[in-house]
Amino acid sequence: MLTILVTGGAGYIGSHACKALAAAGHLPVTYDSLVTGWQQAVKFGPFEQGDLSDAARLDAVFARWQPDAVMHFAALSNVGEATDAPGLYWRNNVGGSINLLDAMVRAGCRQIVFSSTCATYGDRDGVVLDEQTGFAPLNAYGASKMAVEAMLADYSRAHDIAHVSFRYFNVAGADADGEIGEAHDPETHLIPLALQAATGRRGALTLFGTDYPTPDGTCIRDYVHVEDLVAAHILGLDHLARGRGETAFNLGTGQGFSVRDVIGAVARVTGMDVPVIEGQRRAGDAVALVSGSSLAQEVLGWRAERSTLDRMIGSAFAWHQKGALYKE
Ligand SMILES: NC(=O)c1ccc[n+]([C@@H]2O[C@H](COP(=O)([O-])OP(=O)(O)OC[C@H]3O[C@@H](n4cnc5c(N)ncnc54)[C@H](O)[C@@H]3O)[C@@H](O)[C@H]2O)c1
Ligand SMILES: O=c1ccn([C@@H]2O[C@H](COP(=O)(O)OP(=O)(O)O[C@H]3O[C@H](CO)[C@@H](O)[C@H](O)[C@H]3O)[C@@H](O)[C@H]2O)c(=O)[nH]1
Repeated sequence: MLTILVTGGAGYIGSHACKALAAAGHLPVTYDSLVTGWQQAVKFGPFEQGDLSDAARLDAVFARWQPDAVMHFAALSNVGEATDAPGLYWRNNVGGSINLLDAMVRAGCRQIVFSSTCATYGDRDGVVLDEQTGFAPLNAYGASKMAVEAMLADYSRAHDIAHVSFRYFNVAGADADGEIGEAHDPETHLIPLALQAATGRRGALTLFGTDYPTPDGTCIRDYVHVEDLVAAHILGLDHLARGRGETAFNLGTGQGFSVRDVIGAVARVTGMDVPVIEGQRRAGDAVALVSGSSLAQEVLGWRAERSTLDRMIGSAFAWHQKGALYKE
């Protein structure tokens, strides 16, 4: 059994990672400030409330639990907010990661799995997005993740920190048992917003741009089920334990769906209409982001087994129908 410090374990993806870690026989210790997370989502291991900015608190938590490795999900990740307030993103995501890595060095913890993003690639008009694609982030959120990837390489050379960065495409869906799910407040992601519009929890969904150079005029994304995503993280721990090798992997299916495709699938899966309004483009959106890599499959043996649109939307819908957004 390994003890894994899970930063951001009270958030959407981190809570699913904690469940998967516990199921694999490990002890997930959540370190989270609750800035966007939920204490009710911490169900699968101990909770240590704290902020990445608090070096003394980090030292105390490393001393108490002596983790074998860190899974680092804690970050701010709202692209619109990052565009308006870049300092917040550099301070929290980059400054927080410096503190975390320094605490790891002090504690002698030498393995980390990091949540990166395809937003590091920027807008690449037809270029196949694989791990060799250069970084060209469109916003401070993507730039902050790019910076942490560079930081990991430097800490690895200087302090022998083994690291893996997973560049997620669009994460969707919820725990098959309905115990945990996506609960961002405010919500900005397409699938939960479309579900809220279909069920009358909010008004019509605005389509952010219908004049993109794509077959139906809306942006294209590659959606990956959160349970598949966290399964890759468990494989990432094994990869680190085996030694070095590749340090960055895309996590996507390689299949792109337009915003209109997703809305059609939400209507089909729920049997409900999704009211929509055609609106303006959203600043910072790339036209198309689809993974062009099978490296995670080749090296880690990862397969995106659950990542059909119907399964992602179906599990997210079940979670929404429970009204289970961690509200009191
Ligand atoms: N959701 C996606 O589609 C997606 C795609 C690509 C990458 N990611 C990355 O995955 C990770 C998790 O995303 P999520 O969707 O679960 O977000 P989330 O907001 O649900 O979870 C993030 C968690 O980190 C915590 N946190 C943030 N800053 C902190 C700090 N300074 N100290 C301590 N805790 C802090 C929050 O309270 C929250 O619980 C993030 O790093 C995000 O950038 C997400
Ligand atoms: O009300 C809405 C919300 C979204 N969209 C569109 O739907 C697509 C998907 O948007 P969203 O669900 O917000 O995801 P992304 O902006 O693609 O960003 C997500 O996926 C990135 C990786 O692609 C991560 O890095 C980010 O953290 C995560 O927010 C985009 O074309 C949006 O313009 C709409 O048309 N209307």
